Amino acid sequence: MPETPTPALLHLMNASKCYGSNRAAWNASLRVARGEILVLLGPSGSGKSTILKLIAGLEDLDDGQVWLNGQNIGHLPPEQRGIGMVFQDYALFSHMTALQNVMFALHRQPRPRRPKMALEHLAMLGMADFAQRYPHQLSGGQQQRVAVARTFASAPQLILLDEPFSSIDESMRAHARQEIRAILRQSGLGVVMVTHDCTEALSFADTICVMNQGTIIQTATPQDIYLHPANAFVASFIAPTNLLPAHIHNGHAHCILGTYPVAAQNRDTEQAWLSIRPESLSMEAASSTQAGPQGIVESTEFRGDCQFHTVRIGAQTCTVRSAIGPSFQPGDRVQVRPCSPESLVVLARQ
Ligand SMILES: Nc1ncnc2c1ncn2[C@@H]1O[C@H](COP(=O)(O)OP(=O)(O)OP(=O)(O)O)[C@@H](O)[C@H]1O
Repeated sequence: MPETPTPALLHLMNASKCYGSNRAAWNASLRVARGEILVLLGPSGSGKSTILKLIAGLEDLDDGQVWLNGQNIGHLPPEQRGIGMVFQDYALFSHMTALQNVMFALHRQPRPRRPKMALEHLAMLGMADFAQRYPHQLSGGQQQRVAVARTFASAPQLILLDEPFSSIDESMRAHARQEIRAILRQSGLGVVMVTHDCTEALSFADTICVMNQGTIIQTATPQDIYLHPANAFVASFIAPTNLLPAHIHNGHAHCILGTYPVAAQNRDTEQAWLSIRPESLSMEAASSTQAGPQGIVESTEFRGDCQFHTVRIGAQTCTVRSAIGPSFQPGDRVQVRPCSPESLVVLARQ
């Protein structure tokens, strides 16, 4: 029996796409509810844009299905799918004003109504005062808002965003992200966004799909991806982490930092990684009276709001993040320990 799609707004089922022998997307499934923002996150070449193109109809599926609002749309051309797309370069028509760009998306509306409707869409994005400007007379962030207004004007059920913040100055990016997120939220539409920027994904998404080599590795909330990564790739891709070889025995992990209790579901194994983030380690000057492994500070890095220390313990190194304060110097003897056992994540070692 074929799987019956549930009433998610978007349901991508077992989608695959190969270019020659290259599996750009492999057996990828995801769901997006109305009002949900899903972010596809992964390194360059992991298949994020391919997934977006398969949803939009800009590429044909080799295998799998795309359902939107309970309808199989896999065979429909892009313009009949009810999906709006905002590209990395915004793809505005350079010979048209902001207003004309938005009006272009209103071609199904009666001609006399189009200017007023277009202006309303621009106003929603705070761009009414810029209606008569051409794209080259607008900043990157302003062009992006016109592109989003134009996408809204096409009355889509789902919006796809391909690296929409990458052309915006770093100093403006966080602000632009917050604003566009609030507007997308208000719209109540489903959103799928592609990015390779982890901070962007963590702050923008309701749900993150982490991709690698054409495959979706983990789908979860930003908190879960960060705190409970599915494997060592996700753990280290989403944010810097220490991956320490460990073996698990009787509910305890044994590693270079010592022995710590771990959650009961972790079965005994000689072959595990212990993931622990730099901010979850604490460090103090070693004293001869303290038990436990000691290390030597190899290097320190000042980051303004914090500092990072690389510490060698036996044959391994780990990174410790600490608040600004008295700094350790290379060569100092220190003791490193996890701030709490909960901050240790046991991962399979393949
Ligand atoms: N039209 C194409 N022809 C051949 N190979 C392609 C084509 N489009 C993408 N690929 C290959 O498919 C794989 C996935 O590409 P895709 O653009 O989906 O990755 P991505 O995760 O979006 O990367 P980036 O973050 O760099 O944009 C890559 O190996 C890429 O080289």
